[in-house]
Amino acid sequence: MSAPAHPDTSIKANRKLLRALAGEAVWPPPIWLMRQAGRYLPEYREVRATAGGFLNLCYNPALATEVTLQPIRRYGFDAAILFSDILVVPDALGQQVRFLEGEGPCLDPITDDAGLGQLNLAATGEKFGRVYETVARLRQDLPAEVALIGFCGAPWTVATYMVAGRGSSDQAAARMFAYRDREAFTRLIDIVVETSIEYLDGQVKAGADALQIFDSWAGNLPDGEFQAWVVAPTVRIVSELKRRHPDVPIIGFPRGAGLNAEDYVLATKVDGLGCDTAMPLGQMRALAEFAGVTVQGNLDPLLLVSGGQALEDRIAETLEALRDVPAIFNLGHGIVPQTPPEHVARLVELVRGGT
Ligand SMILES: Cc1c2[nH]c(c1CCC(=O)O)Cc1[nH]c(c(CCC(=O)O)c1C)Cc1[nH]c(c(CCC(=O)O)c1C)Cc1[nH]c(c(C)c1CCC(=O)O)C2
Repeated sequence: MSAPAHPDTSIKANRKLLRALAGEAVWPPPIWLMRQAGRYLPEYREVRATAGGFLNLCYNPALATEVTLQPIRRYGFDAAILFSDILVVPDALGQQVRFLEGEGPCLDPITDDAGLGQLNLAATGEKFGRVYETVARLRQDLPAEVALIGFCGAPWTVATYMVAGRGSSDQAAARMFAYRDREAFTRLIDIVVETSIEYLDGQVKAGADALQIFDSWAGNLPDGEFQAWVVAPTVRIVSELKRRHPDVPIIGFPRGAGLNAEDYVLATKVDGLGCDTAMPLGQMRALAEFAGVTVQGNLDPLLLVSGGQALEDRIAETLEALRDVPAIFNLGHGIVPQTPPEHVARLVELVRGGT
């Protein structure tokens, strides 16, 4: 007698985001939004005002858990993303990060070997430990069907902040460093690669069931530099995480990669590709069909601010383009503070309607 067929009753099988990342064309597609916890929500601003600084919020497990859950309660997204920041990595390494009101992040720039000497992987435990505690609390508090995404910045993007010292689009400083002193810049990237591997490993052990690597400044690099600083370090992170945790899917977000996006997918073997606003929908579909990657994106965050018929039309057009391929509905970049919360509610309603 043959064994009865077992329906897949594992808890994870109910998480639509994980099914999509495993290659299933889930319909309607799962939805979450980059920066879904943030200043556009009044309940976030309230908690943020009591936290005493943005990084204090990131390092406070009770408050970070609360703000991660806020958009889940309000909209019922298919995934929660850990509330933290990509600059926790340099901060934990000892390059102190400050967030100045209205100005964004500020770091003492690392421009040479001496600056590199101050970074200390052994010192990251205390700060990373607080993030892991947030992850563990979240997995306890989240509804079973909601996936929990852990994340880090990609080495190139994190390095651009470490070298420029600020959060503008100034990746020129890192590019110059890389051209002038390739050896020292390689050491910087190596440090961030090693640290990111341990950091993501810790998040998975604490309960994250998918990971995203944010490479916000991957655009504008000449192809050799894209290969050296975006692709190669990401390959190292993805392959080591896959060795340690073969079942945890990884989404790469090489913003602005343009014509390099396909190479990025094939070389890094990410399960999901975060697509920016400039990626044509036809190209997203082609990547899902022919490169075997789950595509995620790519609604313009400013369209979510303006709303109205243009928003509704674009949502319909996006759904049409993603029908029958493995996809995750998201924005092409983070939600902006001016976004009316009711526009997000409408977006979720339309996507869940699947038309
Ligand atoms: C480049 C980058 C950073 N941080 C991040 C990136 C990559 C994605 C991207 O390109 O947007 C990633 C990030 N930052 C934040 C998250 C939390 C999870 C989420 O809801 O997506 C994530 C995943 C919270 C945050 N990180 C930050 C805020 C706003 C800070 C506040 O509340 O005052 C939030 C909610 C601050 C931050 N952090 C960073 C900048 C440039 C800024 C200032 C810009 C701004 O003020 O919006 C660095």
